[in-house]
Amino acid sequence: KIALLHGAHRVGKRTDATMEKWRGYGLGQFIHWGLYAIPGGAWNGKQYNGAAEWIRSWDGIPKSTYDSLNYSFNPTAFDAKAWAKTAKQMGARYVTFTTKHHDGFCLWPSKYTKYTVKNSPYKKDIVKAVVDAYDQEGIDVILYFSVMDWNHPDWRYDIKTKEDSIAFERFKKFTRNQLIELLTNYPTVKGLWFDGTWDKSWVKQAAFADELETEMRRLRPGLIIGSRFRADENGKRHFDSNGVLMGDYEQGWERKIPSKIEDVHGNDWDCVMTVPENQWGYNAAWNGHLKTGTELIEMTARCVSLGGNFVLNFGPKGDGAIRQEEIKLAEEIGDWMKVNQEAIYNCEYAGFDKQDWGYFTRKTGTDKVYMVVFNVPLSGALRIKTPSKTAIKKAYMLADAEESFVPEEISADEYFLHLKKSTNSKPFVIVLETLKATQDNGTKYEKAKI
Ligand SMILES: COc1ccc([C@@H]2N[C@@H](C)[C@@H](O)[C@H]2O)cc1
Repeated sequence: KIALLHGAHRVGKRTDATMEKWRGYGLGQFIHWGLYAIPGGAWNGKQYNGAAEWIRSWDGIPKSTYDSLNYSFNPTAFDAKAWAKTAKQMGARYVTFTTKHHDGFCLWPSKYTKYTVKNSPYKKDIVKAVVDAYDQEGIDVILYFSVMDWNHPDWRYDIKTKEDSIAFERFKKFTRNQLIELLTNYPTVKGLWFDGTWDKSWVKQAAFADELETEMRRLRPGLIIGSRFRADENGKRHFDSNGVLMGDYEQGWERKIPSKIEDVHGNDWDCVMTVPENQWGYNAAWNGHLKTGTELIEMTARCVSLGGNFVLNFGPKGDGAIRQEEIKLAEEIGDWMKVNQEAIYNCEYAGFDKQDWGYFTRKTGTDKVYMVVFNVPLSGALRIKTPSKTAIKKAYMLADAEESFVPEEISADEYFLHLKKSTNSKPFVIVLETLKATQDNGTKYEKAKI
């Protein structure tokens, strides 16, 4: 083990109630909204294909013209209550909202910079409107914050000169001020989702970031902070020099999902996902593959089956309205969740071998296991391999408990559930009530008599 002052301060998962609630969310919403939604991926009539929230950094975009977009920010269709209703009916249990993205424009009236919504035609505090609206819907709020700030004169990509270091000291103070301000203005938020923390300038701030994280946790006991906030004194990010996760959950799963339980190293994690291949902020011309509702439902089940949460991104338009494609996806996912949410909420890795037909989830703290089925085999037989000393007491459709199954034992701890010639066009869930052998008195494990 390497002696570290600013590595991980805890090994393994948090066990407090706030984190246990986070662990059980299952499905979340990400919202990327800011000045970049005004151009929506286009500039002077030319549509670009990069991620639209990065448009300021693209060649040919006059940065000062982009920066003055705050004078035309007036989202007349913005309605945080409508956003929160959409999220509620989709079944999202938390939302991660961009307070400030890399362009530095603050959607709250920060006292520490002029570059905020206060100095726009809109004027009002958007972060407050979002926090209040989602609180009212019972959806927990996590605030996204980009440390990298292209607008701030003291931001540096690296610290090379004395001048850099003097400027960056000012920037560190500014960053701390804004984070304390956010936690003070919006005391109900449950966590912070950091981004823009890969540049050398910030990676060199192990002690400062560690102390700031400690200060934020002291200000807001229970605050949830992911692994992307800080680096250890050797510049290691996410996992410290001893390979231990820093922060409360792994934030590395951006537009990708673990494929097996070993990939998550026993940590909490969430996957944040875009509908197109790579667009977070509004891009008017979505192109390439747009994920369908069924694909997104499968990603949700896959994340929960591996002990994580799935967070789907929405990129509202410059006027504040959510685009129709996203509304439709939210409705499709919501319709499925209304019937099947029991297999997603407060569920975790079930410990069953993965099968081709779909995913196992387990209701946390119980012996109730769910089979979330996406691929019905031509044989109509769903294979189950139970963990050792586990028997199946009952098996039935979640949507209709009358429709039950008698598992056919095909070998030791291996069964088939035979589906009726079903015309399922949507993913469905089968409930397995299981039984762990309570004691093995040295003889061969007696299959639980059912
Ligand atoms: C260097 O590559 C990236 C890719 C995406 C990001 C940002 N993280 C996502 C959550 C979005 O905010 C995207 O702009 C930052 C750097």
